[in-house]
Amino acid sequence: MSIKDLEHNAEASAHLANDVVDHFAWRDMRVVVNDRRTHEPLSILAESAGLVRAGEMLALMGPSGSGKTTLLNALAHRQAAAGAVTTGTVLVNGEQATSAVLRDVSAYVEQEDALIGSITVRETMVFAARLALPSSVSRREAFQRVDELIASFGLQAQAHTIVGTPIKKGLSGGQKKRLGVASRLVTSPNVLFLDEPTSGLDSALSCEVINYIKETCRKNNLVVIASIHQPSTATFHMFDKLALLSLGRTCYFGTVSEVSAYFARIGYPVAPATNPAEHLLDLINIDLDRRGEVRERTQVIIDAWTGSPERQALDAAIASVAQSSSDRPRLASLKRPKPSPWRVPLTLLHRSWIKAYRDVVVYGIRIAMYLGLGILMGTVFLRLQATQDHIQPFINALFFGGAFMSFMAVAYVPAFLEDLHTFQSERANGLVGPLAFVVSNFVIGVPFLFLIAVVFSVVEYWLTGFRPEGSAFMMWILWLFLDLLAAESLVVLVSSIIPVFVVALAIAAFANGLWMAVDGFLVPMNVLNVFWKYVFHYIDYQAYVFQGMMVNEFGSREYRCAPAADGKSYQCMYPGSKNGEGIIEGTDVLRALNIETGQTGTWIGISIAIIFGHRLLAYLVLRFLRK
Ligand SMILES: Nc1ncnc2c1ncn2[C@@H]1O[C@H](COP(=O)(O)OP(=O)(O)OP(=O)(O)O)[C@@H](O)[C@H]1O
Repeated sequence: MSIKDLEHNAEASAHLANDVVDHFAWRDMRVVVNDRRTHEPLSILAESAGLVRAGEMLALMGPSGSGKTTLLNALAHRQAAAGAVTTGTVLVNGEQATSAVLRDVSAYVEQEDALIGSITVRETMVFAARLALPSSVSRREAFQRVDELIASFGLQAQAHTIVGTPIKKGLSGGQKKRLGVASRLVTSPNVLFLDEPTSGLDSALSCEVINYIKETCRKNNLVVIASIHQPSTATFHMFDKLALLSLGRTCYFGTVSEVSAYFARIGYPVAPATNPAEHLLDLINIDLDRRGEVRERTQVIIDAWTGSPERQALDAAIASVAQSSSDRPRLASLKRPKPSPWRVPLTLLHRSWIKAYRDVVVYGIRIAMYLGLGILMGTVFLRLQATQDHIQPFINALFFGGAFMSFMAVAYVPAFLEDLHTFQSERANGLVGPLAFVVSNFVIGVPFLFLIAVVFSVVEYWLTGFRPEGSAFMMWILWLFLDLLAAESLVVLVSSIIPVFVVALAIAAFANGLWMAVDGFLVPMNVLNVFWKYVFHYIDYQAYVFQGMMVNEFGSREYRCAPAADGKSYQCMYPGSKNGEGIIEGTDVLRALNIETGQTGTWIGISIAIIFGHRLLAYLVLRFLRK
C-alpha cells in the first residue's frame, strides 16, 4: 500500500469520527398516552433522566413493556407511542435539541430491518450513501466510505450477496442486523439510536453484533443508545452505561461496572456466577408477578433510585452540562448537507429497477402468471369466429380478460409493502420524502406493466381471434396497459392506507370484486340500480376498460347470422339494419348493451385521471396520515 493510499484511508475513516457531539443528555422525560381500555391518561414513562458522553454506549434495559422503545423514541424525537404526549428536554452539548438538529446529528436503526431483499450488501450501502450524501462528497469518497463500513462490520465476504428474499436465501440474521446498522452509519451520525439491535438473534450472534457496534462507537467517539432485551453476560458488559426501566420508571442509571455494587447496597446483591442482566430483570419483571411481590419490590427499587445519591449526582452532572458554555459552534449551524433534490428520486428509481428485474416476486412471477393466464384464456376462448354464436364468448373474453388482469394485481401487495417499509425508515431518518417515493414507484412500474400487457396480448389476442387489424391490436394493448396501471395504483393506495399484508390483500381483492360487479357487463348499465351506478360505476376503471375493449372489437366488425330453416332468410340474435343480409353489425351488439361509440378518447382520459387520482391520494395519505 502506498503512502497516498494510507493517507486516503485515514481520511476516509475520518468521516465517521464524531467531533461534534460531546454529550447527549435528557431530563424529566415523560410520556403520557390515552389508555386503550379506560381512555384515561396513562403515564408510560416518567421522570427519566440520563447522560451519555461521546464514545459511550448506553443500554436501555427492562422487561417487556417497561418503556424501552418509548424512551428511545422520545430521545430521538419520534412519536413515542400512538397518540402519545411527550414532554421533557433533550440536550445535545448542553443545548436544547430540536427535531431538526436531532435528525442532523443522529441516525435511528429500527428493530425490524427495512432492507431490500433482492439487492446486495454493497448495493444497499451504495444506495444508502447516494440517498444521504451531498454532491460535495465525490463518488470515489462515497465508495470508500461504503467499503470501509462494510469492512468495519465484517461483511466483506458477503459484499456481493443479496440480503435475502422469501424464495432466495441471503444473509444470516446477524449479518442483516450488522448491515442495517452499517447502512445508517453512511450519513456519519454522531448519535446512534438502536431499537433492539439483537432481537431474534441467539446470544452468540447478539454478542457479535454488539461487538461490531461497540468497536465502531469506541473508535469514532460516537454516542450509542440501544434498547436491549435480555443480554448475555458478555453482551451486557460491552455496554458502558445502563438505564434500567420498569413500569416506565427508572430503576437505575449509571455505569455497568457499578451496577452490581449499587444493587448490593440497596439489598439485592447479584449472586456469584450469575448473569447480572438476568438478575436485574428478574427483580423487576412484573410479568412474573403472582402475588404482587414483584410489583412491591419494583416500587422499592424505583424509590431507592429516586432518593439515591447516584440520582442526585446524575442530576448535578446534567445541570452542569446544561450550564457549561460550550465552545462548540451552535447546533443549528451544523446542518447536515443534503443531496440535490433530483438525486433522491433517481436513486430510488435505480434501486427499484434492480429490485424489479432481480426479485421475481415483484414482476417476474406476475409476468409468468399473466403468460399462463394468456395461454389459459387463449385456449379456452380458442379461435372464435365472426359468427353470431361467438358474440357472447367474445364479450365474455373481454370482460374476463380485463377483470382478471386487474384482480391479479393483488400479487403486487407484498413487494409494495416491502418498499413502503424501507421508505418509512428512510423518511424517518430524513432521507426520502413521499413525493420522491410515489413518483419513483410509479415510473418503475410503467415499463414492467407494459411488458405484461404485451406478453399477455401476444398470446391471447391472436389465439382467440379478436379483430385482426394491427390498430385494433394496439388499442387492445393500450386498454390492458391502462387496466394494469389502474389496478396497481389501487394496490398502492390501499396498501398505503392500511400497510398490513392480509388486510391490504383482502381490501384490494374486495375492491376488484366490486369493480367487476358494477362495470356494466354482469348487470348492463340500463339495468344497474342508481346507487351502484352513480356511486361506483363512474369511478370504476374496469368499466372504461371493458367499454373501450368492446368498442374496439365491435365498433367496426360484422358477424354472420344463422340461416333460418327455410334456407332463404336469417335468424339474427341482435336486431339491426343488415339483418336482412344475414349480418349483425358490431354496433348492434354495442347498442343492445347500452355502450356508446365515439367515446374512446374520453374513456382513456378518465382512466388516466383515475390512475393519477389513486397515486395522488396515495401521496396525500403518506404525506399527511402516515408521518
Ligand atoms: N395507548 C396505550 N394504552 C395502554 N398502554 C399503552 C399504550 N401505549 C403504550 N402502552 C404501554 O406502554 C408500555 C411501554 O411500551 P414499550 O413498547 O416502550 O415497551 P418496551 O419496553 O419497548 O417493550 P418490548 O420489549 O416488549 O418492546 C407497554 O406496556 C405498552 O403496553
